[in-house]
Amino acid sequence: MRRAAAKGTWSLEEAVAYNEVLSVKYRPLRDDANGVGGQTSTLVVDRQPVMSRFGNLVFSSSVMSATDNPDSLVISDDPLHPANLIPELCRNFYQLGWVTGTGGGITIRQGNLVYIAPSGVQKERILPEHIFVLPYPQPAPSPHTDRIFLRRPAKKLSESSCTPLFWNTFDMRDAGSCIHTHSQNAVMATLLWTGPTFTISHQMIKGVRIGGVGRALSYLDTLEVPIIDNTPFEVDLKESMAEAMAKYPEAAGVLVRRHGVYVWGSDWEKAKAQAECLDYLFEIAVKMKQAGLETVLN
Ligand SMILES: CSCCC(=O)C(=O)COP(=O)(O)O
Ligand SMILES: [Zn+2]
Repeated sequence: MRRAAAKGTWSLEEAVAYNEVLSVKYRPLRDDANGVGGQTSTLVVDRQPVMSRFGNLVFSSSVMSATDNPDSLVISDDPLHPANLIPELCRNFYQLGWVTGTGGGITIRQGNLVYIAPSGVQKERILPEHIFVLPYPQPAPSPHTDRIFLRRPAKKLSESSCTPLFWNTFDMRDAGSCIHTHSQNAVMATLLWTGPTFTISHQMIKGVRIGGVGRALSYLDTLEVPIIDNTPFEVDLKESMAEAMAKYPEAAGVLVRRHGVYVWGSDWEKAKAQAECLDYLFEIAVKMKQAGLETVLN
């Protein structure tokens, strides 16, 4: 099967072969005002149901009409539209010190659409037009697989390198949102908890949900967050993160040693609330440990 040269760009033939798509149109994105772009492209699904061998991938008519103009997937007056929310939330996270230096961010999945920010950009300056939109489900993105996009920015940008890790939370927890931070509280917790998990009890853990998407924990529960080892490249964390999620099904997040944390929820509000609760707990636990206090009571 022939692969198109650009990453994530599919020839019509291979898109049909790979997805067993009934009918597709293959359309280059229009150039942006600066003449950048045009080298990327969007797979446009025709107005027919699309069967995927990875499950029943059936696009609604609204999605299909949106793909007539892919930019309409990210342009909305609604402040709660994911393409507006992601830039706003990234600005807030930047103020918290969670996404400084271009790393970290948030993804939002609504139904069969996944919204993802670009990689390696100043996250506090993202605009809606910079947002990528991918169909869900699709084969879990990894460093070794191409991705299918419904909409790519005209500007030459790459989707977040956290995409394969975000996908873990969609596939394994049915998450509607995942947040990745480089919070110093999370990093300090991974340095002071040298074993496979971070633990704390009898604290304000009621905002944290079992598995990130289940019932809320109680004051008497012990919160346990697995810690995986860092790798030089974000994408290479995909397998160890998935293993930790399988081993600790009740965990609402995964810490990455000397790096940060991934936290998810059934929607962006719950993911954000849990990221805030966990960050609070990492911070106070670090202070307790430094003061010689136990963080888990029997
Ligand atoms: C300076 S960040 C290094 C890579 C990283 O940890 C990260 O979170 C990258 O995220 P991005 O969305 O910018 O690919
Ligand atoms: Zn990171």
